[in-house]
Amino acid sequence: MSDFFKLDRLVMQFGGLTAVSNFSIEIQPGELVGLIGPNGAGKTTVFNMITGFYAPTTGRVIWQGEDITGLKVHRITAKGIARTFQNIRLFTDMTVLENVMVSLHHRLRSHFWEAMLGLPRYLKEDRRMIQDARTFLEDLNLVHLTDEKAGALAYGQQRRLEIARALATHPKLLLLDEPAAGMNPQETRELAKLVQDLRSRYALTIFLIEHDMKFVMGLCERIKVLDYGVTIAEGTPAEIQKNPEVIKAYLGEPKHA
Ligand SMILES: Nc1ncnc2c1ncn2[C@@H]1O[C@H](COP(=O)(O)OP(=O)(O)OP(=O)(O)O)[C@@H](O)[C@H]1O
Repeated sequence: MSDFFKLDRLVMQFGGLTAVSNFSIEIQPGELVGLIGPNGAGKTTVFNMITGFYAPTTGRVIWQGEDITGLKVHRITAKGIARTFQNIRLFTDMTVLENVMVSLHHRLRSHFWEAMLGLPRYLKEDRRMIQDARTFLEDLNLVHLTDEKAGALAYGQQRRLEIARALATHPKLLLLDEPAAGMNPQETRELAKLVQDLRSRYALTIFLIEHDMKFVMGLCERIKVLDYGVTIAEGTPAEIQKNPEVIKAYLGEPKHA
């Protein structure tokens, strides 16, 4: 059993509502795993528990052998877990480059006063950061938009900028929350290729939520299915597609009929 990344019986309750019930999974380095399920199934809540946005009611998040359950968001980011959001969260009035720079900034070693005084170490780090940020933008096919305001970008470009920002924190595990939402079929196909390329270029492990079944089935090696907070299936895309419980959940048949 590996302790690279393990969710052990996670439970999240909001008042009387159990949003996620006994969610467990192990993901190996380099794997690309999908999390699917109808609206409100608890998928984003799982991501929120991994990344410190919610402290689980019970259960554990194990990352590289360490119990990181309930740590603060910035500490989890610093340990190499990054995410994107279902509702895009960019600094819309800042440029594309500045958005990536903000993510890189936590790695900057020089002090605030060095920056204020424009001391050499700061200036050197600043130049290096701009170069690094441009590299991420090149990887996400956004470098031609470097000086545009993030808010002026097309939807698909904003989604890619979110991924660039996540990569700028130098993660080992990348969580993507509906990366293809709002994209047209052509953009979605390009995104699938991009995700594969990024996985190998940055040696990433990827866990993603997505409603676009073609995208998930074509990209993920393994898929987990949630319905009303409960895991109803886990398997390869081929297994999931013919699983009767999954078909029932997606066709919206009354659960207790
Ligand atoms: N902070 C919160 N307080 C109360 N209830 C919450 C909170 N966050 C999520 N929920 C509830 O938990 C359940 C699961 O929500 P979640 O957003 O995780 O589902 P999801 O599978 O990501 O859905 P979607 O596909 O629509 O994004 C929902 O009933 C939601 O209303």
